[in-house]
Amino acid sequence: MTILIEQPSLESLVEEKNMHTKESNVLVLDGGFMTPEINAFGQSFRNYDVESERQKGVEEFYRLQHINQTYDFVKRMRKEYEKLDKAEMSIWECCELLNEVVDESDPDLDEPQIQHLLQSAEAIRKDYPNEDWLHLTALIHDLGKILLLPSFGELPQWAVVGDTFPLGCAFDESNIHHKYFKENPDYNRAAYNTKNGIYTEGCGLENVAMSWGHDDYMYMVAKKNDTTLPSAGLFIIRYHSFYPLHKEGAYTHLMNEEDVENLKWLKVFNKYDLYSKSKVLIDVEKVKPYYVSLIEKYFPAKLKW
Ligand SMILES: O[C@H]1[C@H](O)[C@@H](O)[C@H](O)[C@@H](O)[C@H]1O
Ligand SMILES: [Fe+2]
Ligand SMILES: [Fe+2]
Repeated sequence: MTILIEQPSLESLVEEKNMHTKESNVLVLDGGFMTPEINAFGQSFRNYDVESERQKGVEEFYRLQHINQTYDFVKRMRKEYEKLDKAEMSIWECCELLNEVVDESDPDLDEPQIQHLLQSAEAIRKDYPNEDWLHLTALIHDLGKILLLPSFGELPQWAVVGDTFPLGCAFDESNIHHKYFKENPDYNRAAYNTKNGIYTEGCGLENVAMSWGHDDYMYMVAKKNDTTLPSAGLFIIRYHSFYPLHKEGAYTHLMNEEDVENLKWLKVFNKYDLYSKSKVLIDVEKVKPYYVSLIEKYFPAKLKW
């Protein structure tokens, strides 16, 4: 599938920047979505360097994540969760479960996760009214965070949330808090610490072992339960936390042609994922019928998790 997306020119971006007004503190980008400049805590988005209590927790999160995510760990997790033997439930039931989940890696959000799902889905729905698969993708992209709950293994935060990165090759400098990788056992393994490591140029991301977490798990669940979502939707779910790639342009040498196509949609999606995080809450009951109809279109009634 070839997807053509209009990329805004540099001029138009500069022009849009000028549309910023002090009073509203928002920028207008794309089909009308207002991109705020500051998050609910009064900071710029994804600012990992500010001095605050919350930020200390986030940094400690990344210390643990960078030390503990190894190639062997990822392989073990994939094997365990491939079994899909933890539960049977519908997508909507899972959305409701997410209400109990707190993400310690996120400097921009402290609302219940179901709000984040609906905020991003509603925002993208406004700008892309005809791409219903994209609305549903947004709704489900973070469902994998149920890995934090007791019935799904109660994994530690570092094995569920946060940005993701490949294992089996060198850790790129653009990973946030990169310094903590020095204590990762893979850091000094000769086979893993070159640019390509165990991979070959252009091998395709599907052949790369990503750090284990909610992205890869939800991808696995969707795929193995025979979703009819297009490949771009599955790609978004699987790589939305891969900021080193979609924001910093690192690791692009591992992509194949299909990845390059799909990355265009991931970049569209990312804006809504990141900047829709706000204190303005969505009325769950009001939007539920629409999303339930999408779930019926793209998923079986019950899924194995
Ligand atoms: O803290 C956030 C959060 O965990 C998101 O769900 C994930 O997708 C991001 O990449 C991460 O940085
Ligand atoms: Fe996520
Ligand atoms: Fe998200």
